[in-house]
Amino acid sequence: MTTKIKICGLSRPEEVDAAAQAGATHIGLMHYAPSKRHISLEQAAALARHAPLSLQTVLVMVNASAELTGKAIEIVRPHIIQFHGSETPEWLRLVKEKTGIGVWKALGVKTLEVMRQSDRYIGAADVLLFDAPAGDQHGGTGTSFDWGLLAQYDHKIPWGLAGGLDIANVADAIRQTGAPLVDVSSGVETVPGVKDMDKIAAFCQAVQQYDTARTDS
Ligand SMILES: O=C(O)c1ccccc1NCC(=O)[C@H](O)[C@H](O)COP(=O)(O)O
Repeated sequence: MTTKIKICGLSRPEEVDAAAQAGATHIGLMHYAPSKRHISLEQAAALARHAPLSLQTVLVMVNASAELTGKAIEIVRPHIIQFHGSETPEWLRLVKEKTGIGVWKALGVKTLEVMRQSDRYIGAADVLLFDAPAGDQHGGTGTSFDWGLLAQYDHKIPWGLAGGLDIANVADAIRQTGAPLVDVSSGVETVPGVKDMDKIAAFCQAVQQYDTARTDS
């Protein structure tokens, strides 16, 4: 099985190129003013246009108004929108119905109960992204959570793993959880908001080497 890889919080064309060359499948573009990775809708649109066809573009927003969400989708034209706040299944269904684009929901995981409650997104989210609980920051904190909660869960929606992943732990994270998609931001940065091209390459290589070893065994 080939693990999908999302590199999140990109802000420069050379970061997009590095993600594509390394074999990432998705790039995340943050439009959320309090984030250190926030970029304008115009910057996000330029990066989305720059991205080769091999990359799916994911616009990340947090509790945005209907007006801003509509405007953002119109300007950026992403393949997918990732909601990273307290957006409801009803809201996701509405966005899907109105725009037809892919809709992901991120959830901060503290307990198995959060995993169980994630079932309310059945028929609403195309993918659930399980991330570390991040309080007011919502995401991109570089911290991980108890992966055992994912391994114990009978997933009913396609899903991905985020939160504190890096070059050293990503293979183990996939082994422990069986994640079909991994998402990284802090783990491939020099400082918050600035991606490191070598780290992007090494992260993707760590995932690909794990996939190859798993196939061969
Ligand atoms: O990255 C941010 O600054 C951010 C802020 C608010 C909401 C979401 C945010 N990031 C979304 C992502 O998908 C991150 O990749 C994910 O939270 C994992 O981040 P990290 O632990 O830094 O790898």
